[in-house]
Amino acid sequence: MIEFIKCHGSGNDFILIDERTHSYAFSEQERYDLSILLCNRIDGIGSDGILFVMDSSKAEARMRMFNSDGTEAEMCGNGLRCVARYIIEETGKQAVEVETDKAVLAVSQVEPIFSGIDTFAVAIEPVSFAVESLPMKFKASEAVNVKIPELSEAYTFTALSVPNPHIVSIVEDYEEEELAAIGEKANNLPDVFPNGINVSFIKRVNQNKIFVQTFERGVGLTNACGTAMSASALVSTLIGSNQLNAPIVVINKGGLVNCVVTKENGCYSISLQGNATNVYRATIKVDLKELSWGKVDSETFHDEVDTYKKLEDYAKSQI
Ligand SMILES: N[C@H](CCC[C@H](N)C(=O)O)C(=O)O
Repeated sequence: MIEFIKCHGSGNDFILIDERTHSYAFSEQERYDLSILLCNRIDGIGSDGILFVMDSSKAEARMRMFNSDGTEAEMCGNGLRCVARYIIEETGKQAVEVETDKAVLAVSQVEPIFSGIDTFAVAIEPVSFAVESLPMKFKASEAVNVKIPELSEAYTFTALSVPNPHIVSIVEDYEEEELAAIGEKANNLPDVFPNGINVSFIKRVNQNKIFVQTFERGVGLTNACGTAMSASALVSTLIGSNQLNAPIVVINKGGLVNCVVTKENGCYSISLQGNATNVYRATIKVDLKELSWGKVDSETFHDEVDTYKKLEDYAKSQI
């Protein structure tokens, strides 16, 4: 039996499995198999990824994030907000730390971003513009506002790791199919992006307000990508005219978040602030030999779902 919470950050949805309170102790192969089996939107639960909450010797808890294609990511901003909420509600602490693949990150509950929406802030860091940090094979040590001919003759991109790998482009207008095509191409270019890449388009809405859509490594087009929105907010202060140290509203297809970009001693950090909505909890039985599953029981959190819809509708009205 596996118990989980189906949750989302800005419509980027996850299956949250707490390994600490259950004796799951999944093997690496089982984590891969669970991601493929359960994230499948046709005959699985349907999700952009799985968040495994585990014990940590360095922080209150540890988060491991697997994409729907079974690959593990260094970081997941929307997912970390969901884990932050889970740990904050469990401990009663307003602020804790969560161990992720590359860093122990500060997370906390903050003022609601919208009426009735419990809101959580997570630190998105370390940030690096060194192409080797993605990794990305390029003719220079950084790729800021540059053409990547293998991808597109039309757009310029900025590459950064937060710490998962991103390229972002500020565009006037675009077709979703274009973003998907560039995303597919970029994730089939091992000579340029050996570990794959998240690809985002940024549209300027207003001062300190942008719209971001992302083709996610290991998933495809999603409603939102927290690390991508954070990376995009940062780039919008570099190449665009948005300000550091002030909330940048990032609208996405699944809602909106605030990103506050700071720079201290030459190092950037982004505070990603937004919802962490629990949609339902469920217990399923899973046969990892047969790679099959079946529902045992579930409970939907209707009030949360209804309240979030109001934020989603508001976000849509902002673009
Ligand atoms: N697809 C991403 C991981 C999930 C990131 C995204 N869901 C977020 O909220 O940051 C990657 O492979 O780097």
